[in-house]
Amino acid sequence: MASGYVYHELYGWHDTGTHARLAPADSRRGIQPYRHIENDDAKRRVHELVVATGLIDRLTRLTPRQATDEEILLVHTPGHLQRLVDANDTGGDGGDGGTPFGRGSVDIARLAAGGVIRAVEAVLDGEVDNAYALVRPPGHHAVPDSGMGFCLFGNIAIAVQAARRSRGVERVAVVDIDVHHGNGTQAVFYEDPAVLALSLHQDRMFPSDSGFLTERGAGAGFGYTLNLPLPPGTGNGGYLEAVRRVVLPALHRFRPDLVVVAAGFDASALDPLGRMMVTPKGYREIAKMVVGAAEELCDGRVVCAHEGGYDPAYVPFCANAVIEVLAGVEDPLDVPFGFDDLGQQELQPHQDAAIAAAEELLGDIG
Ligand SMILES: O=C(CCC1CCCC1)NO
Ligand SMILES: [Zn+2]
Repeated sequence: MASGYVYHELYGWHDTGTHARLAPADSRRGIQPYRHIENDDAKRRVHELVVATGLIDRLTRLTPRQATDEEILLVHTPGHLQRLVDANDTGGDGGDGGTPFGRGSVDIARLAAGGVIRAVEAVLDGEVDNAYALVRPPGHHAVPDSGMGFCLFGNIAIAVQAARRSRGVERVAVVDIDVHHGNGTQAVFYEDPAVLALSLHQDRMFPSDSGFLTERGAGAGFGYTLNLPLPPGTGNGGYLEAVRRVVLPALHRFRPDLVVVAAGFDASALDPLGRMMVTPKGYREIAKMVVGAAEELCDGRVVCAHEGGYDPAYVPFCANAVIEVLAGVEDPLDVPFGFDDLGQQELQPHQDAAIAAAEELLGDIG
């Protein structure tokens, strides 16, 4: 099993400064400046754990490149790209007032999108069987004409469109397990039956006005967007049931040539921006199920692109668990604090109902 791994030190240099949205510093109102929650800590520490445990030696290092203007314009409007390029020397905001970036961050955002492109192309070319792209800034909220939710470019959407053009890949399934709705990916492929956009997320967390069951795609793409909003407090039991009863059947019906996972870890039990309870063991089981389906359907071609996840102590163990599954590690790292015994980790009736509602929608995937 050859597993690709994308990481670059520059991902840690994307400067998000102090928080522009959750805690706008204002000494007159007693609001101290606080570091932007989407900072390098959690993601850099994922890499450091992968290196320190020796897992890195079982991975094939893939060097990212910057996404070109042409590749970015497969998803984004010229106006969005130009606005970011113009602000690259000064720093600015991605477009929603809550996505600050520093000098040179647009180059790093190109490297993030390019890192996912590199991972996808390596998998499609058979250079590796699967891959993990530990990129930053994240991408799944970025829409064609704007950055959003800490995302500057739609990393996964750009990589999918670039691969369809360069490698002729036909059917791609995107499975978004970030706790927030993958609205950007959904927007890009909403009318496209060749891309199945699945998103499991906390109901009305962010964006609070998207990610509903009723958002199912449009035109030829109807049925190929499938949202599963889950109630706050959903833990391993609810997530594993959602994957088993919705994600896996959807993949088997869709029969993708490639599976891309929007690997956000803010559904974890310790995340400051989510209210879920998934643990490293839960993420390991999710990864096993998705990788298992990919092995049955598309020779195991899976690419994980890192998205959100903010607790710097816990995210490394969550992401490491997924990377271990990709690499076929038989003796996984024993996590010192798992929270697997939290009350109501098992499936709850109201979570079961949410899953059942999404199950009803599988019939339109054909
Ligand atoms: O992790 C994220 C970022 C969510 C935040 C964006 C603004 C408030 C919540 N998206 O997946
Ligand atoms: Zn998120």
